[in-house]
Amino acid sequence: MKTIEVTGLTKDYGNGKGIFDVSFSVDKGEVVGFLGANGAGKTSTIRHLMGFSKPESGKASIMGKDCFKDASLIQENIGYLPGEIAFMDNMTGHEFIKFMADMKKIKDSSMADRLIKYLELDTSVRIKKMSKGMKQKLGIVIAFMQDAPILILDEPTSGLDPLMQNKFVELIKKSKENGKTILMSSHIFEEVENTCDRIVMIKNGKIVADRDLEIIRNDRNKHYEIIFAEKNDAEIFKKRYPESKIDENRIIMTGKDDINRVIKDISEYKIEDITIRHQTLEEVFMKYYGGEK
Ligand SMILES: Nc1ncnc2c1ncn2[C@@H]1O[C@H](COP(=O)(O)OP(=O)(O)OP(=O)(O)O)[C@@H](O)[C@H]1O
Repeated sequence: MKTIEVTGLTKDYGNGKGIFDVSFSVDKGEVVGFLGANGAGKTSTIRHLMGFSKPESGKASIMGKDCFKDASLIQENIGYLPGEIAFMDNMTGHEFIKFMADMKKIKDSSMADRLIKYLELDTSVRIKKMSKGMKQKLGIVIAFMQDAPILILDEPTSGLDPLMQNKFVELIKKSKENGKTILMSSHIFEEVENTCDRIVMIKNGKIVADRDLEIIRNDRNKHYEIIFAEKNDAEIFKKRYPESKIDENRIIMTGKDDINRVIKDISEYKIEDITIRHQTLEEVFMKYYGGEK
C-alpha cells in the first residue's frame, strides 16, 4: 500500500481550469516535490488530499483511507501546512498554537517549543500584527508540532527569507532521516532539488512528469558557455557543433558530448572565458513548463 495515493483525480472548474486525471503516489519515507507554475493545480490536488474537496471523479487516499470520506481522521493525523493560512487574527501566536494543539489532541508541547526556538518565532505577537514570514513560521510550527508521520506542505517556504528557507531545508532533511513521508508543493526548483527524492510536475491541471531526482541528476546534460576572442572562430566552432547557439562571439551549448573532445576542440581557438557546468534542475524541467515558469 502506498502511503499517499492519488488516482485519476479530476475536478473541472470550467474554462480549462482544475485538475484532470491526476495520478501519482508517495511511498513511506519518501519526500516528493510537487512542482508547478501558478495556477497549475497544486493547491487543488492538496485540498483533495486533505479531504476539503470532493473529487468529481477519481480518488485521493492516505494510508488506504479515502481522503474525502475519512476527512476528519486525515485532518487530525496529517501534519498540514496550507497555502493560504487562515488564522484567528486576534489570538497571539502562542494562543493559536495552543488552540491547534488542543484541537489535534497534542499533549506534548516540546516539539512546538523546539520549533519556535529553531525558527526564531516571537509567539507573543498578535497574529494580525505578524508579518507574512512570521505567519508562515507559525504555520510550519503547527504542521510539524504533532510529529506526524505524514506531512503535506503547500508552498512551505513562501514568505520566508533566505536564512529561514535554509533552516526549513534542514528541517525537511531531519524529518526525512526520521522516516517521515512528505509531499511538498513548490515552484522553487532549488529547494526541491535540495530536499526531495522525486519530483511530480503538474501543468494546466495535468501531470507532465514523475521522476526520481537521482535519475535526473545522472541524466543531466552539460552546459557550456564559451566566449571566443574572435567572432570568426565562434562561427567556425558553431559549424562543428550545429546544435549550439551563437550570439556574436559567444557559444552556448547543452549536450552529452564527451567533455574531453569538447575541451580539445575548444583549445584550438583563442578563448576569453569559459563556463562548464551541469544543467540545473530548472533547465531540465523547462521543457515540461514549455518555456513558462
Ligand atoms: N474553487 C475554485 N473554483 C474555480 N476555480 C478554481 C477553484 N480553485 C482553484 N481554481 C482554479 O484552478 C486552477 C488551479 O488552482 P490551484 O490553486 O490548484 O493552483 P496552484 O498550482 O496551487 O497555484 P499557485 O502556485 O498559484 O498557488 C487555477 O486556475 C485556479 O484559479
